[in-house]
Amino acid sequence: MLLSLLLNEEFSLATIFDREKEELRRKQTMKVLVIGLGGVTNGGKTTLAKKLKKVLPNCDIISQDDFFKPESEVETDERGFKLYDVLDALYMDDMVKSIRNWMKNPASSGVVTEEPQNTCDNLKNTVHVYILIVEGFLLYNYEPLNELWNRRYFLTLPYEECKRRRSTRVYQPADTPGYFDGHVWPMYLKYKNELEENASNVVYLDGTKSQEELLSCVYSDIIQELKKLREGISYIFISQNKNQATDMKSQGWTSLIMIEM
Ligand SMILES: Nc1ncnc2c1ncn2[C@@H]1O[C@H](COP(=O)(O)OP(=O)(O)O)[C@@H](O)[C@H]1O
Ligand SMILES: O=C(O)c1ccc[n+]([C@@H]2O[C@H](COP(=O)([O-])O)[C@@H](O)[C@H]2O)c1
Repeated sequence: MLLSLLLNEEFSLATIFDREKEELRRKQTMKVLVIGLGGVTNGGKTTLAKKLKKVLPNCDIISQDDFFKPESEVETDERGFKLYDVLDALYMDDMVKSIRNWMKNPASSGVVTEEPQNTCDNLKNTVHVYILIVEGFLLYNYEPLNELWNRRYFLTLPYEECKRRRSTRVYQPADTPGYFDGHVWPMYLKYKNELEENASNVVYLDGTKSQEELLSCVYSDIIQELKKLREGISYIFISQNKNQATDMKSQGWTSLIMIEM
């Protein structure tokens, strides 16, 4: 089969190598940064994510709120409270799939391609970095997600401020009397304790700070992450010609693959 493909003029070796080269180049020049923006209900996650999207290049948002199960599938406890603030109330597997799909093909998500950031002068080899912000109140207590984060933030609020903000918001279904104290806040404390015990590399943010201050702090931090990502990029050049390959190395390509034919 392979032999017949190779003998067929339309599938010449050159064509196959061209495709391989293009695919390799595409992978080499596309990087993704997955940012978790977790934290307490009404901590300002959605607000901050939307502001970041406006100022960061090639940025998309996935919201955990879009993965809540319908009311009929959410359990009710003996007090009559719908148990929305637990992992079981969410389609977490679907959320992981959405993130992984985005990671496989971020360029298809409709974001505009940024200006070339890292160009090897003679070859105009552009590195595209795509950023995904995942925002939600229960991000870090679900193991399959934990290997995906490049950076994690966690917004906190004191009890009084959280209760005040929550009381101004209408969910569907609306909070019933005693719901915040009886379910929402205790679940928040439980998951936050779990996180503090298990994870060290989380950046905690004080949600009572102004929106501008929070934006500026997280923005600068992400820019640092982008720099690190770009500095780690290497270049592979595939050639059949030794002299040409040596020349390419002197132009900044860090790896060479020689093909003998
Ligand atoms: N830094 C902030 N300071 C004061 N209020 C804020 C701040 N960020 C967001 N808010 C307000 O808090 C409420 C909840 O914000 P939202 O972004 O929807 O929170 P979350 O997505 O964490 O539930 C909204 O009324 C929003 O305007
Ligand atoms: O979106 C829903 O279907 C939904 C229905 C009922 C309640 N919620 C609440 O949504 C909260 C999490 O979202 P957020 O934006 O407040 O972080 C959580 O505390 C739930 O109690 C969400």
